[in-house]
Amino acid sequence: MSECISIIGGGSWGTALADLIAGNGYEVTVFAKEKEVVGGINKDNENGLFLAGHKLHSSIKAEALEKIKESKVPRAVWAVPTQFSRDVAAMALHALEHSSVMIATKGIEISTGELIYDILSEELNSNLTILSGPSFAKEVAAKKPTAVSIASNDEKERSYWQEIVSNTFFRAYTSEDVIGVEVGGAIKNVIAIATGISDGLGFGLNARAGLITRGLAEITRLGLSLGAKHETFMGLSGMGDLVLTATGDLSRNRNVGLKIAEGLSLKEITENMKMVAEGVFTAKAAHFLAEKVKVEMPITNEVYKILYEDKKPYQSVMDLMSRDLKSESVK
Ligand SMILES: NC(=O)c1ccc[n+]([C@@H]2O[C@H](COP(=O)([O-])OP(=O)(O)OC[C@H]3O[C@@H](n4cnc5c(N)ncnc54)[C@H](O)[C@@H]3O)[C@@H](O)[C@H]2O)c1
Ligand SMILES: O=P(O)(O)OC[C@H](O)CO
Repeated sequence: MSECISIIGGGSWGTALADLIAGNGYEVTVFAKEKEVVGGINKDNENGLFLAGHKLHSSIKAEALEKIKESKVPRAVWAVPTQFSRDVAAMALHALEHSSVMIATKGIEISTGELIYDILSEELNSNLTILSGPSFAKEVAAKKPTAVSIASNDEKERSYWQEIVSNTFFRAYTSEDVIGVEVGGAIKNVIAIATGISDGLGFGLNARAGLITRGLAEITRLGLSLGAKHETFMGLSGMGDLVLTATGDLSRNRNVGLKIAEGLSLKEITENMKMVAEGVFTAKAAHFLAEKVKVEMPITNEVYKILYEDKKPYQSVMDLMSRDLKSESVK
C-alpha cells in the first residue's frame, strides 16, 4: 500500500499540491472547510470553488476540515491561509502530534507579527518543513514546469518532502534557510501589490523594475535582521517568487494592486474575492514588524498606507522618490 499524505486546506494551492502528490503515487486526503469543495472532490474530482476547470486525480479523497480533530495524520501538507492557521492548528494538534508537516502557506500573522513557521511551531508538536517559490496553483495543476525551494533544519525532512513532490514537471531544491525562504514568500506578496498599483496607474516598465529590485532589497534587509542568509534571496523563494508574483497576471496580490489603481477601495476588492491575497494582511503585519525590528521597508510601508490609511498612490510615489538619496547597498 502506498503512503498516505493529508492536505490541510482545500484552497487552490492545497488542491494543486494534492493533485501533484497523488500523481506521484501517494494516497491523498484533502481536509477542506467548504462543503462544496469536499463534495466536488469526492463526486466530480474537481474543486469548483478554488480550482475550477481542473480534473483532479480520481484517487484523491476529501474530508470536512473538522474531521481532522478525530484523525491521526503522520504526514501532511499545510495550505491554510496564515490568518486562519492558528485556529486550524488548534483543531489539528492531536492529529499532527509528532507528524511530518510541510507548510505551503506564505505570510505573516497580523496579531503577532509572526511568520507561519513560528505560528505552527507554537501551535503544533510536529516536524516542520517549508515549501515556497514561484508556483501559481493553476500552472502546477496544468503540469507546467515549476521549480520551488523546500527548507528545513532537518536534512532528512527536507529530502523526504523533496522526493514526495518532485517529478518531471515539478522540481524541488532543498535549503537549510527556513527564515530566508519564508520571509521571501511572505513579503513578495506586498511588493506584488505595489507593482500592480504602479502598472495599473501606467507608471511604466522602469518603475516596475525599480520596485521589484528595491523590493528585493527590503525583503533581504528584513530577512537578514531575522537571521536569514543573503544567498537565499537570490534564489527561487526570493527573487524567483518576487518576479513571478509582481509580473504574473495570475497573481491575486498583483490583481489587488491593479484594482486599487482603478480606484476601488480595499473593502470593495476583498468583499468580492473568495480567494485570499496574503499580501493584504502581510502589508499590515510587516509594517509593524519592520518598526519593531527597526528595519527600513519603504515600499511595504507605502503599500500599508495606501491599503489602510487611504493614502493616494501618487503621493506614495512622490514620497518614495523624494526620500534622502543613498547608496544602493542593502544595509
Ligand atoms: N494559490 C496559489 O497559487 C498559491 C501558491 C503558493 C502558495 N500559496 C499560499 O497558499 C496558502 C493557501 O492559499 P490558497 O491559494 O490555497 O487559498 P485560496 O485563496 O485558493 O482559498 C482560500 C482558502 O482559505 C480557506 N479559508 C477561508 N476562510 C477560512 C477560515 N475561516 N478558516 C480556515 N480556512 C479558511 C478556504 O477554505 C480556502 O482553503 C496561502 O498562504 C497562499 O499565499 C498559494
Ligand atoms: O496569487 P498569489 O499572488 O497569491 O501568488 C501565488 C503564489 O504565491 C506564487 O508563487
